[in-house]
Amino acid sequence: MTSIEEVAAIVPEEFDLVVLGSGEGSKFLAWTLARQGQRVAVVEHRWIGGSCPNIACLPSKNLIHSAKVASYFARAEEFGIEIQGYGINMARVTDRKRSMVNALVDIHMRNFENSGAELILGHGRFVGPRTIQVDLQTGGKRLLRGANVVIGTGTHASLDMIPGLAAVNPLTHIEALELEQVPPHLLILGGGYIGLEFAQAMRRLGSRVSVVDHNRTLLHREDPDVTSAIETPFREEGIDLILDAAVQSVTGTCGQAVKMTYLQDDIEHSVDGSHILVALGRTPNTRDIGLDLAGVDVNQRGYIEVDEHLRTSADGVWANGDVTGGPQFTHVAFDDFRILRDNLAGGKRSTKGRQIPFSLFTDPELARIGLSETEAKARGIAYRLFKIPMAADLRTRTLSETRGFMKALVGDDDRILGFTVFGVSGGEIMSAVQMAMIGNLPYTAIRDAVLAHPTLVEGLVVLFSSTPEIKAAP
Ligand SMILES: Cc1cc2nc3c(=O)[nH]c(=O)nc-3n(C[C@H](O)[C@H](O)[C@H](O)COP(=O)(O)OP(=O)(O)OC[C@H]3O[C@@H](n4cnc5c(N)ncnc54)[C@H](O)[C@@H]3O)c2cc1C
Ligand SMILES: NC(=O)c1ccc[n+]([C@@H]2O[C@H](COP(=O)([O-])OP(=O)(O)OC[C@H]3O[C@@H](n4cnc5c(N)ncnc54)[C@H](O)[C@@H]3O)[C@@H](O)[C@H]2O)c1
Repeated sequence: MTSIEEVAAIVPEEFDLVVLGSGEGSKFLAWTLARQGQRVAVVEHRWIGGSCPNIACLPSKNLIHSAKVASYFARAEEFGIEIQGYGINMARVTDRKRSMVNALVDIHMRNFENSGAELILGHGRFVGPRTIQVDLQTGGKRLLRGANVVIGTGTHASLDMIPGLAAVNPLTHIEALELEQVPPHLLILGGGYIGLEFAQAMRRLGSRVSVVDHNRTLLHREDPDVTSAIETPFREEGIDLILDAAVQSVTGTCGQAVKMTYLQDDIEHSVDGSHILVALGRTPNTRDIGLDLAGVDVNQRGYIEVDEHLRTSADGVWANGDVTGGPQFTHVAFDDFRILRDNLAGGKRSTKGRQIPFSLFTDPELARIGLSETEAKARGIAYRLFKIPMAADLRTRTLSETRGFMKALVGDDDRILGFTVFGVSGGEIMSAVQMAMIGNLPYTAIRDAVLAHPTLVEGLVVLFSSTPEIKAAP
């Protein structure tokens, strides 16, 4: 490793913008400013374009879709299709994912070339204010100084302090997306976003799956009707849900045999599996990147402290995406890009008040924009509750996908305060409501619209034509 004295002797290369990490917000910022003629460098040590296209959103949804196709094969008879059995070729499933990822990386490489932003492959860390040293993948070092520097180093899977967990060498989402064989029995530690999406996909591809979570319900922050509804398809598909479990230890070797011991109501139990996947939340990539040398403060959890304009504590240093400790979604990181683009040009764009939707890609999907009932009650907000089963949306019957419900909270002024859907293509339906909310439309505009029949979004007419329940402020 180069000493601080040796680094100080190298004259830094000057850039208008240096970006650490090539994730969602970072890459769009780099391409945009480089196209405007600025001198821009992006330092990336592993995933060109960040987690989303390589190891997170897009590859996981690719896997989930293969699993959906498998679920149709399992249901072939129901649709009147006669098949002579079917098999899963996990290596081919993973190959399809790899082809998609490779094509996405090629697109990223072209964007770097065409925009003029320089992509520097290597590990970067601060060695002084606005100054980053890169240990190049090809060997050697470069020293870069930016008039502005943006940090977007993202997060990695948390291992937690569970005795024995690290020693069994568990899968994270990265390895789980590279499997070439279906795990005979996959234990999943954590029943949040990653745990649930993988649980259902791997079950449909043929694994026995057990999900272990320390909360009493899955997705415990959601409304009770949501948390209880989401368990049903999991249990129906034969996934073991081990909830309210205090994990004590993990032993064995992932890929061969693992055993997890846990307490439920103070009684010790254990579950055996062949593999274990950790999905316990995320840890920020802020250790050992010299943030102290750059004057960048982190909070107790290690996330970079930023103000509403995405400024860090150091002059000329900004941060974006997961590493800032905000909601960890690609669409949030993309909005961070827009904020940074405008603020680096002298603007005052803020993260405050932005409405963040989510869509969980289980089947059925769970999606929400705006207030849940739990949040409305906690904030003392009165609302009218419109709620229908998905079966009332006639398109679901043509698809034989009638599970779930949708509900909307509407305020005194007829504006939509929140919308939750647990149903087929829920994310797409939620986005339609989100657009109405962005346009500040009253719910009656959707109720009275002529929407094409039979589309899933047409179900919103049914929803808003139903009789609401009045929920007074507590
Ligand atoms: C399995 C999974 C599925 C997900 N699915 C969804 C989804 O469906 N929808 C959604 O909105 N979100 C999803 N997310 C969350 C989403 O992936 C993140 O919110 C998003 O990728 C964050 O972008 P980022 O730029 O902050 O970080 P990242 O995309 O992680 O980018 C950080 C980059 O910095 C690089 N880096 C880190 N340290 C250094 C260093 N010192 N030197 C050089 N390079 C460095 C990393 O290699 C990485 O490429 C998912 C996450 C996971 C794990
Ligand atoms: N569709 C999407 O948008 C999508 C998909 C995947 C991931 N993501 C993003 O990635 C983030 C990380 O996902 P994740 O699933 O790792 O985290 P998460 O926070 O969604 O879920 C973690 C789960 O682990 C449980 N848990 C934590 N510690 C535990 C312990 N010691 N024992 C038992 N259970 C424990 C929690 O109760 C929680 O249910 C998400 O918060 C989300 O922002 C988004």
